[in-house]
Amino acid sequence: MKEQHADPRLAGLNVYRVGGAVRDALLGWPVVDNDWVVVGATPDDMRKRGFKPVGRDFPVFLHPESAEEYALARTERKSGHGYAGFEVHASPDVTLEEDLLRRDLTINAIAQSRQGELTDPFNGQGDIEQRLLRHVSPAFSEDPLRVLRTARFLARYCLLGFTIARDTLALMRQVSLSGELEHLAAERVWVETEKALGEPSPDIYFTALERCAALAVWWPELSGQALEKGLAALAHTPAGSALAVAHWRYAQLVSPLSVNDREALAVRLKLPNAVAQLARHTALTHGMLGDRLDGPGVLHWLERLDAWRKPSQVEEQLALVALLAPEHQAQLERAWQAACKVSPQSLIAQGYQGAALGGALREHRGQAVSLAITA
Ligand SMILES: Nc1ccn([C@@H]2O[C@H](COP(=O)(O)OP(=O)(O)OP(=O)(O)O)[C@@H](O)[C@H]2O)c(=O)n1
Repeated sequence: MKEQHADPRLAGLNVYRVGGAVRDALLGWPVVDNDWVVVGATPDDMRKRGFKPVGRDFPVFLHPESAEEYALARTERKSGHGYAGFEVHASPDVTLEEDLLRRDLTINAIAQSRQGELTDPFNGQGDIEQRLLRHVSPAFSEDPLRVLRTARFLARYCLLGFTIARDTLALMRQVSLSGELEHLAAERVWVETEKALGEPSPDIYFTALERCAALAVWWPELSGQALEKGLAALAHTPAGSALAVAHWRYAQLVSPLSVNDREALAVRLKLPNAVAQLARHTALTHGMLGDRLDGPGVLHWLERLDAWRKPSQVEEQLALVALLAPEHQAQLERAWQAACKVSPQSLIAQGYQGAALGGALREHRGQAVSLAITA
């Protein structure tokens, strides 16, 4: 990590790089963004230096040029349930060590001065060497999201040999059984899960949550055989951006569930529409491929995909077919092309209109699909 160029805004300011950037640099993992903690300053000092305040709940500022986050050192104490239930104390007398003490995992509680010197009061470096995700203090349980974060970090780093420390897993279990996880906002649970689904070992997120009894709180539908099949399905996802892959993985994960269970999950997690829709379509594709391929089945699949109004939804599922059943890919592509050639205009020219036109379109498309499937 290089020292920043002499930046007049930082002159005389006691600043440390913290959290994920320090951890990932020590691990040799790509560093995405830097977070900084500022010790001994007031919000007014920061504003005078041109930093932009962004935190509603905490004193956090953005550097006007790099847009990196600079947070004033703070302590936190739980005072109620959920996200808002925190008493935050930020003042120039909060030390770096006190700020590190409020953090979740020892590997996330290492600070680095701009000269490169590390402050590591909880031996995060030792835990990096030992490949351990270990909580800093009992305050871990004050934010139940940390149960999900820890499972997510395991999904990211387990290929490097990381495990969750025994005491930390016990603490995660205690948080799950206490009922505190239920106070999390669905949106935060989804954001964490979406990130986990983009990690190298997304299945490990869910198995870690199962081991600490958290899965039953937010994902009760994922249990027994459904979970086993869903986790196995995670491995087969079309390529795309990290976000697209995460969404495909979600769709695959819930593909073995019943319609009711899949929809119950979508409602509980307040899933974005596009993700819930992809999950529905993916389940339809599994259903279609599970049966013997025939004209009526394929026509039904196309209709349920709203193929004529939203052809991209068919293209999307054809990418999945290419992975799940490459032997049927060409056949289904042909059926789809053939159905697209049936034009309402030619039927109108033949005198069809209204409901009769709808019926004739369906019949002609059915014939075209059947022909292509049996060809
Ligand atoms: N619930 C939380 C969220 C964050 N942190 C602390 O805030 C830092 C920054 O959090 P964030 O940016 O959310 O995550 P990163 O650790 O940087 O990880 P990622 O690579 O996923 O961004 C963490 O390292 C950790 O020290 C915490 O203790 N508890």
